[in-house]
Amino acid sequence: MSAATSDSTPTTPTTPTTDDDDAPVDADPGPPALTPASSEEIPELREEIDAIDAELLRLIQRRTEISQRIGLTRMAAGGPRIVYNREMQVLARFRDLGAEGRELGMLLLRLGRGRLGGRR
Ligand SMILES: O=C(O)C(=O)C[C@]1(C(=O)O)C=C[C@@H](O)C=C1
Repeated sequence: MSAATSDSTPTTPTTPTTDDDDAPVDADPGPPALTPASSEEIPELREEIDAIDAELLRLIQRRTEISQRIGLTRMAAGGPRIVYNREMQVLARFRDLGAEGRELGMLLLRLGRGRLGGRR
């Protein structure tokens, strides 16, 4: 019996796909591999770190102010000091940074709670 006979049921051709490899097409390639800096680059890289730290400080101060204002508003209305599910959302953002990311998120939340938090 031959599949090439004229009365055989035609088979549906397999549509070629480009994404049937083992690796998913949208696989996260992860962080780029780090290469060491040359000693000549270090002063410039440190300048960049200094600028980043200054910006982080400004943003953290702004975040703290906003968070404390929200807390004051909530507590003035007789609400809770802490909104647990909101804090879980905040901490989830830092998950990519691992255990230290969680600590960083916790520190931001503690700053925001300020004296309202009572555990400082
Ligand atoms: O989003 C709020 O409701 C806040 O009070 C801000 C904030 C925060 O710093 O992100 C602070 C305390 C709450 O427990 C939850 C979140």
